[in-house]
Amino acid sequence: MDVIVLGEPLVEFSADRALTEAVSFRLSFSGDALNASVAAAAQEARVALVTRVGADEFGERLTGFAAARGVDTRWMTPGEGSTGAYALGADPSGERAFCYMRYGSAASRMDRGDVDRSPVATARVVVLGGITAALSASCADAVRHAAATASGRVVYDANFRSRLTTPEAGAAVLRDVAPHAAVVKISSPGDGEALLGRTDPGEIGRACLEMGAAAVAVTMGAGGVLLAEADGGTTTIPAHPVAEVVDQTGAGDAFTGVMAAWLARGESLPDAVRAGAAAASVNLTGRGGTGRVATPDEIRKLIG
Ligand SMILES: O=C(O)C(=O)C[C@H](O)[C@H](O)CO
Repeated sequence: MDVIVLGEPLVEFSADRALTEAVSFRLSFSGDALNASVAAAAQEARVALVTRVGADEFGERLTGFAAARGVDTRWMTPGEGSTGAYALGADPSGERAFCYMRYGSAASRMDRGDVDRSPVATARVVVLGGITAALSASCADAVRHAAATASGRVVYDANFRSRLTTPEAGAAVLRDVAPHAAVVKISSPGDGEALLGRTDPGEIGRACLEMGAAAVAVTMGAGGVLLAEADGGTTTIPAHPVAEVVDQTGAGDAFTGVMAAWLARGESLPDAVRAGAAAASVNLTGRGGTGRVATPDEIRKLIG
């Protein structure tokens, strides 16, 4: 397996109005782990999503969607609890808003056994994230266990979500996983401010390197990505201008998935980051987490 992603796929109900007013929703499929898996599979990587879904219709639909997008679903296990879902709405300011329906979900019941039953020990790259660790104590343990099992091959997406966890708990997972990470992806100012109390991208990068990460990709939205490597220098990789941003949901996950796919096939880290940044810019032109997924050709054209 090239890439294993551990985390929770979500049924997505999106509206183009505020969630306090919306009456009709479009059904789709998202969640950070599914978004990253689908983005990586579109790059022709062999990708598996390790998760649990409910033994219900939405669990079947999520599994079918992942399979149709080329994701290996052998470790998407139906289990107790319902399939996770979330509603995505637009605030009057144009900002997106999330409302989660995932507490006690099937995926939140994952534990280190799910890691041991899957090819985490042998996959080229293992994608883990702060959202997965925030789902429950057993998920946090599974993330730490997966990081130790795949030490040196981990892509860790910090992805702080205040509705799921506290800055202290998120920072504790980051500290434990960073020494195992080939690269930590962390946003500035969002994740950096919440987890490290820092907004300066250079300081955020240095703080993660001091924790033991081999490299850090600090994503800065339209400002591009600051890539800091423990045994190298610091480079800024520009973002690709997007004429009209439809929705930013899943752009960071597309970045993570494509970066992981490129690393798994032996590309250099700066090239993998360039490809990830290109995938994120394509994702911004579609609604929801998986509304617009970059093809290999699109990425090649964007990065020249
Ligand atoms: O916020 C989450 O936990 C989600 O997975 C929902 C979205 O798909 C995700 O945030 C997009 O990055």
